[in-house]
Amino acid sequence: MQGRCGAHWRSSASCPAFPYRIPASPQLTLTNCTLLLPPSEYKYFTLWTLLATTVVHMDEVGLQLRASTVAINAKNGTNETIQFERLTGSGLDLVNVNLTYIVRAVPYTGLVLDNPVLIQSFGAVPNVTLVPIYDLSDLMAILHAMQTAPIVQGVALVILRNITIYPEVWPSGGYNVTQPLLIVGQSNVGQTTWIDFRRVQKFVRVLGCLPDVYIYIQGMHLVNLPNGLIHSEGSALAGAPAAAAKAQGLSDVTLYLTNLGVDMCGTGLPSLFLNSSTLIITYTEFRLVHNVVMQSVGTSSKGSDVVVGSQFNYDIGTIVLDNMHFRSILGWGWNGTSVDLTYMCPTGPPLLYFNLYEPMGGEPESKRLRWWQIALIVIGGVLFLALIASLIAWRTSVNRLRHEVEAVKSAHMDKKSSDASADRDTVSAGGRLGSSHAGNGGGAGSQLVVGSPGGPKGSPNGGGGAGGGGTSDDSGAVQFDRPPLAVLNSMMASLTQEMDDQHLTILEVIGQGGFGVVYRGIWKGLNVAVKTITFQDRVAGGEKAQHRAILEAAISSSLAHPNVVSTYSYDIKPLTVQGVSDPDTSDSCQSPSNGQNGGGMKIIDKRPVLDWKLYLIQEYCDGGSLRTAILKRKFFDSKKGEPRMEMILDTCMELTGGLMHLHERNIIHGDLNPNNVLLKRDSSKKYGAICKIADFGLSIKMSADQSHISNMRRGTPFYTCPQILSRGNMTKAADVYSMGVMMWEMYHCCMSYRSLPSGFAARENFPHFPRKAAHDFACLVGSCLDSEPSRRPTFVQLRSELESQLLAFKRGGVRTGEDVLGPDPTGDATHLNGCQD
Ligand SMILES: Nc1ncnc2c1ncn2[C@@H]1O[C@H](COP(=O)(O)OP(=O)(O)OP(=O)(O)O)[C@@H](O)[C@H]1O
Repeated sequence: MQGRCGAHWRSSASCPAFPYRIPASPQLTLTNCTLLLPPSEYKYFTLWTLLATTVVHMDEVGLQLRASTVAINAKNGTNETIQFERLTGSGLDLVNVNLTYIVRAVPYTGLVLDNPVLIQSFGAVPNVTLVPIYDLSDLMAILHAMQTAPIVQGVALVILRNITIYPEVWPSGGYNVTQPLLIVGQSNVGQTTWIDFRRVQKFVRVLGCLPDVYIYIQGMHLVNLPNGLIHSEGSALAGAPAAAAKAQGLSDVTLYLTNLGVDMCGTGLPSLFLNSSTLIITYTEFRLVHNVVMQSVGTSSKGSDVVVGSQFNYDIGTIVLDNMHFRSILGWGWNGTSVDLTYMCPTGPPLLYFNLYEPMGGEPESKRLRWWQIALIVIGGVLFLALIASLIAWRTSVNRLRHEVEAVKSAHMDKKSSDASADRDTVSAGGRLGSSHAGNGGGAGSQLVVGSPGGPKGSPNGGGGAGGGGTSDDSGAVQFDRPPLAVLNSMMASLTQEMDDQHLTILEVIGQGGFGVVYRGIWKGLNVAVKTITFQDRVAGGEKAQHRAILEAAISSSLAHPNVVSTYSYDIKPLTVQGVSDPDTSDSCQSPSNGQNGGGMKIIDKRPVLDWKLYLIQEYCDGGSLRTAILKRKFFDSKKGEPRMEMILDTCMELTGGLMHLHERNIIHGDLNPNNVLLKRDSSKKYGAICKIADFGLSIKMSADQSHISNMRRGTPFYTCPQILSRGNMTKAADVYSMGVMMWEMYHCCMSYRSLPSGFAARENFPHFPRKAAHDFACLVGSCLDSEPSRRPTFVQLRSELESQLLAFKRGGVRTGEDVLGPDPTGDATHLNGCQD
């Protein structure tokens, strides 16, 4: 061991004397020193510190890990250095000491390997035998040894390196465990280590129950969990765990999470404890758990003592959509404290092995739901039938269909940013902007959306009201051909048929995009939007839609953030072919078999063309689009005669949050505009709604080292930055530009462009702000719109700037342009007139 104090190498005895308290009998006291150890000793310290500082929180006396010969108070540790505020050994007191094996600053080669006395003096931790595990062979060796000659007091396996279990070498029946087994990661002293189980059929088998036998896992990432990791012999879950668990009436969630579970034994106590660990599960599982949790705790990130299903109790800490943190979680046969669930592999672990697997090899979901439906029908009885009858009556009511048509019309017009009349900023006198769902008419208040939630678009209870609550904000819009009733009915019927998803009920058409229709429906009890994108092969231009469809499915389903529209599921299917046996091999047409085209097959130039359809099942946003909110002057306080700065800043913060999520994953949205920002009612939000970024049809994913993509001429005019228009270079800064345009529009309550007889043109006052505007906000928008992309802020910078502006606004410390530059000689009226058409 070598000592280094301050910047100088010294012998340990020459360190400054400990100034505060001299321990009773130290033979050696070191303070503010660095001990340079050979790597093997350092590893030993790491192991020892880990165990000594690990809080194994179990009530049973005797199961507590503790150190007997030393007292320790580790400040923190990295892989290279462990810092101790105090470390007392036999005859040794170390205060503010670092231990490291790395020689810094001064090259030093005189390390003597392994000091047996030192190791001995720190070696005693009672009640468990410590075993450092560096690789798979260590792990197999110790489990084998435990099986053949059990170590009475149990074993703590300290996983010092990431371990991958290869099923081909692992015993097919797993290892038998008949005494306590602790598996401890390195999280206390550095990066968390992980075990990649590679879905090995049986990891270990617990033969026994608490308090004699149990498994305790602490500070680990667990990846690719096996199906039935641990099953005690003869347990109900052994053998065919899925069937057995289901027979016990356990919920799906329980079932999935008990992939890592053991039986409850006769004691009713679980035998597997997880502490401060992360389960990296598949996206399918994560969404399922997430949905259940969200149903229980609503949109709030906190809940407590919620009971879901029969055996799944939890107390959730936070949900950030790609991660759920449970303060405590209790599954079938297992108990967790401070457990995270995520489908995102933290840095280091491998990707999920079979990302799309169906957990537990269970029966198809459709079967489970059928069971659920039957149960519901039996329980609901007459009530259920009455509900169905009224639903049918409701669905066929003329009134509702009339509004559906208007919904299509409104969505169509919303989409048509090139529609001249769309730019007339229909102003509601009350300053309370009705979304396309508005039902209360205009009025005072600072809500992003109004009207009763949940009602279908234009439904009788959410119908258009006066004064800004109308269903259309574009009074002079081009007339949309009103689809006859039969067309709407057949569209919905054919979608239901095409999707063949028993969990899905299509309720209505909510909009028409450039590539397909969007429907509202119910999927597994959730309100959803079903977005369809139709594309064709063998036809010019079909690739564009195909590319868009694939990108949209891949990107949107990989994202999970409160400010991004969630995609729950997607499917891609060839559409029903009319009159063609095999489009790949035959050009001949047969007579129609079912008399229904279903929108699938077309004959172009006497050649059959196969239609494909992508179905995205997404969360339903019932508050209209940001564009509608802007045009309905939601962001303007007509009483005060000024923009609602707090609402604008809040909305911008939400948007930047979602966009940060995209950019962190190297995804460029590519078509940010207020049509593609949807609002979802959320009573927990100050303004009654949350913003969600939608429509990833023009998004691109760059590789980690890519800064831009060339030759991309995309996006919506007026939201597309100059470098894309001129050079076709798509970078993250392009999204920032679009964000800047939206910020300008929120402030001005109008679009940044307008229609002239000669065509469309940017407004004269774009991108300027009136002098009365908040100076910092105007400057921030200006920086987003900078013609030089490298001078635009990143979304991280933008968010932090917005945060401080929001704080300043709340404190009343906002400077206007007048404060900084003096009054505007031309007057604000000129400026604001720029928004009056
Ligand atoms: N998740 C959703 N919840 C509620 N409404 C939605 C949802 N997704 C889309 N819509 C609505 O459906 C309509 C069509 O949307 P879509 O994204 O297909 O087309 P678009 O953005 O208008 O056009 P394009 O896709 O050609 O750019 C729009 O009015 C949109 O607001």
